[in-house]
Amino acid sequence: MVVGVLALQGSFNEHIAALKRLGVKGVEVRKPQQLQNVSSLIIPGGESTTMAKLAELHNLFPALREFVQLGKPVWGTCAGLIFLANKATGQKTGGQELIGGLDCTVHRNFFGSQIQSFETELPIPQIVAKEGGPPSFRAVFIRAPAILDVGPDVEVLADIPLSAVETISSNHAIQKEEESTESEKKVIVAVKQGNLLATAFHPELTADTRWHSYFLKMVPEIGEGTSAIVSAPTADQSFPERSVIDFPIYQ
Ligand SMILES: NC(=O)CC[C@H](N)C(=O)O
Repeated sequence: MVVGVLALQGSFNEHIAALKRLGVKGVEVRKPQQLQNVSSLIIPGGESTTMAKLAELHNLFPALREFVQLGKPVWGTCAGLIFLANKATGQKTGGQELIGGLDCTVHRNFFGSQIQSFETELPIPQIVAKEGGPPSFRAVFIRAPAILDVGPDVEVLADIPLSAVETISSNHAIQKEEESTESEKKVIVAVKQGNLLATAFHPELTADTRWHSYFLKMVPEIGEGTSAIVSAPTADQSFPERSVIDFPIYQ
């Protein structure tokens, strides 16, 4: 059983390493024909405009869209979420090509620029129900997008109150908060729609493999009953103490 990881740019090695910790082989996908050798796909974080250009160059978009439409499990993290969204705002002039399929509108760089990247504890009740472990997940947001609206078939797995985001006042998030009359304005940061999973943050950059385990359970050959997948961190396997400034810079 192998899981494909789109390896055009970004944190594909980190996803492959997380899969390995769960005893699953991740293979790099760069060409359309390589999608025929995998039954599921992870689209990593990185820079979605660069990834889109490389995907165009390799003529990957038709094969990626077919993969999604055939109902094969696909998980997009951060830039990967942007790739999967039906609609993206905050794009560069001229826009960028998307795979689509995920019925939502995503706003690129919602929380601000690279220096406004942050980490936060995110409650994840649906993931805990399946995977166990602590009630929240240490989520790493790097120039992250946020989901502004979702269609009726989309299940929201995590959202974040904007008050939890201690960033620079000029950024979009804080402006939106000021405009809001509600005291606890939230944006969506993780969703599931059928075969599609998407997170605005980077589970592959933590020691907690519950999101990978959750995704693997969406893969038919692995499925719900796989006991080989042990995911929740134990006390002595806690999150590495590092700051977002240690993470790679995605332009
Ligand atoms: N960490 C990330 O994947 C950042 C995504 C990036 N801001 C983009 O638009 O593509």
